[in-house]
Amino acid sequence: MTRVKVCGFTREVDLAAAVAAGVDAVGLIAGVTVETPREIGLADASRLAATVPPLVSTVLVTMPDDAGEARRRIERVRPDAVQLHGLDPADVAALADAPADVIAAVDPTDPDLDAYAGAADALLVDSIDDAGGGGTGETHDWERTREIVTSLDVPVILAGGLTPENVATAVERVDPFAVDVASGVEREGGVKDHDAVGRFVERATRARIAP
Ligand SMILES: O=C(O)c1ccccc1NCC(=O)[C@H](O)[C@H](O)COP(=O)(O)O
Repeated sequence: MTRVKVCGFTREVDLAAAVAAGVDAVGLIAGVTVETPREIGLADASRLAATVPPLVSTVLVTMPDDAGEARRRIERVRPDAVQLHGLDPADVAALADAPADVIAAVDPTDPDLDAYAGAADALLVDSIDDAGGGGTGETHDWERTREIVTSLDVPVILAGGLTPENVATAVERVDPFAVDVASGVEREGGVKDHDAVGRFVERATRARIAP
């Protein structure tokens, strides 16, 4: 079954609703160099992460300058995984012994995909904007992402422009390890629509993959 990560929580009530809806992972965005209504401080990320029950993974989404800064942020928030935007493959590899799984956020056209796949525990293939951030609400070429899923030996998380309306088709076409959504389940920036989160989880996990 396809796993589901919902990203960009700013409020405990939304986090609890997503857990009740059955998400596998929740993303907390802190320390990014782009403007986004989903950013919170590291202290709030740590506080919110502590409210998440066992068996649901917490993911710190961050844009550090280097591996050292990433490590300090991991130690501060103590997430189960860190999702890195903007670090090169060497810095990602330098975090192999960090006390968190490492997810590298990449654009499907990135020329260094092989190096990222060798350095990270998982790839988040996203519609990355010019500044290196996510949360664009834009889909990308799913055929290309399907090729990445079949050619690389690493779990691939599909992100970018997913919604309750298109997630089943995305899962059927790409067959990713997991799907990820931020803006597609919001009623306003940084505030989740609980019904939309529930529909997203239901449709992502019920989608049929062709044998
Ligand atoms: O969501 C953001 O605003 C964001 C900003 C900077 C770095 C990462 C960000 N999001 C990371 C995610 O994992 C999002 O869920 C992913 O980019 C998909 O976003 P969306 O297209 O809005 O579903």
